[in-house]
Amino acid sequence: MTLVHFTASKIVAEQSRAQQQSISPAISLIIEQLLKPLHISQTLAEAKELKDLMKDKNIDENAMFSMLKRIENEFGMAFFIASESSRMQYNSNGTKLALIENKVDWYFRYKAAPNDAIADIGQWQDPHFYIDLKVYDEDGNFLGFFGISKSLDSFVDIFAQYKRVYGYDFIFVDQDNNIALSSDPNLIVEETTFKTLESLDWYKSLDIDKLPDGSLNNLLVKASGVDALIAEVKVEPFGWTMYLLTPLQARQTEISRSFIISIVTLLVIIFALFMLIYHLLYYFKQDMQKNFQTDPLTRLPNRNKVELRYAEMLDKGIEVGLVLIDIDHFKTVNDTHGHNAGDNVLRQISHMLSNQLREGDVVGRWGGEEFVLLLPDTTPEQAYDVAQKLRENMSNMTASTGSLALQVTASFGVSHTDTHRPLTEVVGYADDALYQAKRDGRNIVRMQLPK
Ligand SMILES: Nc1nc2c(ncn2[C@@H]2O[C@H](COP(=O)(O)OP(=O)(O)OP(=O)(O)O)[C@@H](O)[C@H]2O)c(=O)[nH]1
Repeated sequence: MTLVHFTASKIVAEQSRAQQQSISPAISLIIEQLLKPLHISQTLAEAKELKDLMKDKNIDENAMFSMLKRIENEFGMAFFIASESSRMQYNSNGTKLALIENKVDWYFRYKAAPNDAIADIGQWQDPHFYIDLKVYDEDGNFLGFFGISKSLDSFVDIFAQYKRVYGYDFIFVDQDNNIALSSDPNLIVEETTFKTLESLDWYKSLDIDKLPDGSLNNLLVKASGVDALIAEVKVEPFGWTMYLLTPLQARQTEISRSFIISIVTLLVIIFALFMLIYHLLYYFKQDMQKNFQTDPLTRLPNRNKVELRYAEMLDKGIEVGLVLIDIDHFKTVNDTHGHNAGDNVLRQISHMLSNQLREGDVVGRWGGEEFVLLLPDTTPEQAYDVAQKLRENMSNMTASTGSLALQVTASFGVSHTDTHRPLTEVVGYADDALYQAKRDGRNIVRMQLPK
């Protein structure tokens, strides 16, 4: 469940990110290429210097040109003034054009239009995007137009760059659905004829009447043979609309990639968790097993472990010498010096026994003050000798506890097996021998072999 939820949230987040990613650069493009020039020209159109020049009955053309040149240099855009008084258009590149009725259509059409700001495509030999702003004097008398012009070619270049980087197409249409600007050079105005939104195949394929609010936002269309998602953005100041067509494949690939990354990440996390739990359990089990098979006081193998080791030796088919060791009068040690002193003695004897034996021999705590030795590949005689040597060592050692140095001895019972006998049987013979050693006076080795 968590996995599904995590993956689904990731996809939704990724989809929103992709949507955002395609819209954000388009918004910056509108701001940078259309709204910024509009705001600059609107501010300049209110300048007193401009109004004074345009108000003059005898237009000072030199002053006009020098002002236009100056602002062109300052803002990096081409400006123009269309003067009502001289019926002449002055361009910042130093050219001028007579505004003659029936010849220069736009001037008279827009002068009669009710709105004060118009975005337009014109000059058919070399199409330009224009922002035309009406200029009035303080008394509201019409003085002409001021505005900017941008070559459509420059837009095509900028759109091509956006398309290269983000992979989508732009189409800007005016109120009449005439395509004013587009990233597709084939859709840009030719001669004086605009292409319209209605002439585009993908638009024709839509059932416009059935759209809830007439908006094309989030519709899927097939444009130039590719599935594309439409985003619709209104460019209010011009009454234009921008359509952004994002090829779906690129987004699908991006979403699929993110999906795969999520799944792989999850699998890695699950695998890592599994490994962690597995290792923890393994070490826990090892530790438990070790504790389970170790005598806590002496850290020697306990009876369970000794039984396992005995079974291993028998499986190898080897003869085994077995020695039971019982400390003599240990009760007296406890009774005289205390239980802790007794524990210390047990630990030191364990230590001595472990140090004396060969690698492969086993020394274990059989119980109480009793120890057991398993001596693999050892004849009865050899086992007897080992027991004698240990008995001597023990009687010579002093076990220290606190400030005391205690002398202890032990009795030894030796046995042996060269066949598959149960441990209890072999221990039984050794126990009998040990009992004999105790009876014979202690600090003695006795041996009893299976019949
Ligand atoms: N301190 C200590 N004493 C233990 C431990 N296990 C057993 N003992 C003691 O070892 C003593 C064994 O006493 P007995 O079985 O009477 O034998 P013994 O005194 O050694 O006499 P013999 O074996 O006959 O020489 C008892 O007092 C037990 O309490 C232990 O882990 N620590």
